[in-house]
Amino acid sequence: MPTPLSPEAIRSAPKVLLHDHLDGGLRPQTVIELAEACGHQGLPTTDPVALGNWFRDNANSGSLVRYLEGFAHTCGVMQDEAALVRVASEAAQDLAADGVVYAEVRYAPELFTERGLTLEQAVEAVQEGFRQGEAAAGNRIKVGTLLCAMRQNDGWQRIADLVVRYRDAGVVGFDIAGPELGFPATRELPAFEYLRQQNAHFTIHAGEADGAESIWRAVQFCGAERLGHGVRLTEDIEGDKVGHLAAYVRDRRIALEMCPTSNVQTGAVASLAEHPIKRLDALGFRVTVNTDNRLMSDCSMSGEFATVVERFGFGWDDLRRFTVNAAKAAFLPLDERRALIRDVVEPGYAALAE
Ligand SMILES: O=c1[nH]cnc2c1ncn2[C@@H]1O[C@H](CO)[C@@H](O)[C@H]1O
Ligand SMILES: [Zn+2]
Repeated sequence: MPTPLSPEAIRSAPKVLLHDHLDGGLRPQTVIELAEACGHQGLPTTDPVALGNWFRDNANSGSLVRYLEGFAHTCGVMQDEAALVRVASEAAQDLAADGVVYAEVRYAPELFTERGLTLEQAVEAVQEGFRQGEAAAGNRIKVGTLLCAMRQNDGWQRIADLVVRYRDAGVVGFDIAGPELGFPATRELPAFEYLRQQNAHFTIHAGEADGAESIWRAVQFCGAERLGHGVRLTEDIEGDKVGHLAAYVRDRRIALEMCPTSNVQTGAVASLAEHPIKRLDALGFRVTVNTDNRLMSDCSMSGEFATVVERFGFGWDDLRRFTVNAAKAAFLPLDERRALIRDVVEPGYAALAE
């Protein structure tokens, strides 16, 4: 008899998370304590429950640009090494407690330099925090880091340089984040050419606040190996007729890092019911399920799984497939991806589904 798909059973299942923002996943209580310690002004409230609700309501705007405004308060308290170590350590522990066995957590180092930290100090503090959190966590977890450049800012090459410099210290790849519309990924194409020449990995947020053309730029000009969200790839699909771009994405096994709750909040999809995850999965795309911002979306990895189970009727076999998809698309060496699937993911789901 399969184990019922209860929230506790989903939490116990081994999960792989590819798209989670460090500055979008703080505990509300931590935001309050760090704001107090560093003198960050303007938090809307100092009650943790009310603050959590404020972040969620603010993010529920239907617009990516409005959604991103809440990050002023999280980045505002992440401006010294002690704060970065704490936030990273808590993120690793919270993900482990939720049954995430491997996570790639991303952030933009340039957002942590307002009070004098260098980019290198920011990266090293976050790495220290992840190592501490992995060691302190009750369950086994491994955290890899993705460094983001911000689409609206210049200087992507500096961040690409950091990815290469810290590749043997746990930084596994690069991304661009921030407002998509009006800031094409091709704006600083040489950064991506450099990363490819360095044999480095990258994903790109695309197809969230802009359409298929943005995905086309990310894939065919920049060379993205995965797509953050990618929901608007559906503009290139009619029924089961898959256009040339979508066919390329599917044929090359370019993973779609879908974030159901966030995608509704930012207006990338009109409603959960209209989210294309089930359709794209059925068409054979490499679909994965992710959190994006656990604070702003008031969500967790097991909660996102429960949400799509409830909405679309997915079962254990589907959750296993999403997890294997994520493990295959992880920016880890092949032997580690194989071991993760063979030793952790497959036995975990087999025990739940039998
Ligand atoms: O869904 C998203 N789309 C685009 N950018 C995002 C999203 N979520 C967060 N960020 C942006 O990424 C930065 C680095 O972590 C965050 O500060 C936020 O501005
Ligand atoms: Zn994101």
